[in-house]
Amino acid sequence: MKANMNQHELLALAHSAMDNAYVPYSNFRVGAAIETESGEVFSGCNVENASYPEGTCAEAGAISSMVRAGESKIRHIYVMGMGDELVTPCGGCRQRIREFATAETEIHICSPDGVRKTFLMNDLLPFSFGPDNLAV
Ligand SMILES: O=c1ccn([C@H]2C[C@H](O)[C@@H](CO)O2)c(=O)[nH]1
Ligand SMILES: [Zn+2]
Repeated sequence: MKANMNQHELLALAHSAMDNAYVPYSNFRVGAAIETESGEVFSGCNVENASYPEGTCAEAGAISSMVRAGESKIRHIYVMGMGDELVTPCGGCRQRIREFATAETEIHICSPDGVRKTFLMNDLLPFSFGPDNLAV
């Protein structure tokens, strides 16, 4: 995927991912865009399923695309929802992001108008369990 986008372009990417979300059951569209430490960019959308628990979140799709490209350090992740409420990542996605986060990773919660609030990983998942805990 293209590298070195500015914030405006990253927001547009999250928006276009959100537009392609497959959400026949919730009708709740989410898009995510990741910029890695090396400047590569990836995106994902939520993909629901007739067997409801098999649906996947936008963040999971973007992370899968990032890992497929051989990248593993998230610098910024933009998560965009459509409504008035802030769409902060679900508990499962906080842990998914944590796997590829550093102390500097910024999680930007967005509406189609832009960034509404920015968190650090430790704000969303304090006292987290991560790869270092398995390094014995
Ligand atoms: O951060 C979030 C929160 C929810 N969803 C999706 C899951 C489901 O398809 C829909 C409603 O929960 O939104 C995401 O993709 N990311
Ligand atoms: Zn999630």
